[in-house]
Amino acid sequence: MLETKDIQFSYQKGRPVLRNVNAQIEIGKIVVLAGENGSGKSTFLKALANLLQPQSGQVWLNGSEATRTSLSEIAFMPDDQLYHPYLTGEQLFTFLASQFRDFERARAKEIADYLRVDITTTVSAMSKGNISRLKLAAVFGRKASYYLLDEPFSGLDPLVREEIIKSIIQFVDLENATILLSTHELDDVSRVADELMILKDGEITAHESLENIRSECGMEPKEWFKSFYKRGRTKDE
Ligand SMILES: Nc1ncnc2c1ncn2[C@@H]1O[C@H](COP(=O)(O)OP(=O)(O)OP(=O)(O)O)[C@@H](O)[C@H]1O
Repeated sequence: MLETKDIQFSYQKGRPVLRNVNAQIEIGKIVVLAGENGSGKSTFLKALANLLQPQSGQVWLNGSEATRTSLSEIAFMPDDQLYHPYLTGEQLFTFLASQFRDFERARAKEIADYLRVDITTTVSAMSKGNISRLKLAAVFGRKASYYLLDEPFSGLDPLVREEIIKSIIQFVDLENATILLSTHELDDVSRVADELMILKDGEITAHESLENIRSECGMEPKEWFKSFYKRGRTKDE
């Protein structure tokens, strides 16, 4: 289980982005993190991946406070383009193999091949969509317990999103791993996801299984997500 306990985080001179984030993410799930632009999804994922240090609160992994070593079980895919543009996909995989013990080049190559990315090309010569595919091959090249993906489908043609999600899942041992991904494309992921988590006003306002959203709330995930914003607006008025 990956947990956050009362996490608070502000960027320098900014107002708090994460005010009091309590989240519990179980192993063996596909969890979607949703929230309006600027609600703090990237910030939250970075806090989970130990890429930024909350001012207070902690990240817990498997029942104890996370350490640098335990956090190596987490593979993070950022939404921005962090790769050196003049590396080829193959060179990128070699670099990642030198950085992460759990990175398997053969696995990354297989995923890239499956996603039809030519890894002999430099990143600078790739289309946005191919860079997104390469990033997926890079993150799933690791054998991690938690994959945190920040807007993994940006740059991908809506027509191929669902196909890509489905093909990626085949490479993950979902008995022993979890995918937590942020997206605005709730329709694309709602057919494969298990749970939906909403980040609003610096807190996890709701976290529910898609099964319950559909059966107990009688709503489609997108509709359920929107209902939290309507409620907020009514309250503020
Ligand atoms: N490096 C930074 N320095 C200062 N403020 C930042 C920084 N990164 C993000 N912010 C601010 O923190 C808030 C949350 O940003 P964040 O990127 O986490 O939101 P998000 O939900 O991922 O947004 P989006 O859906 O637009 O990608 C925003 O107000 C943003 O302007």
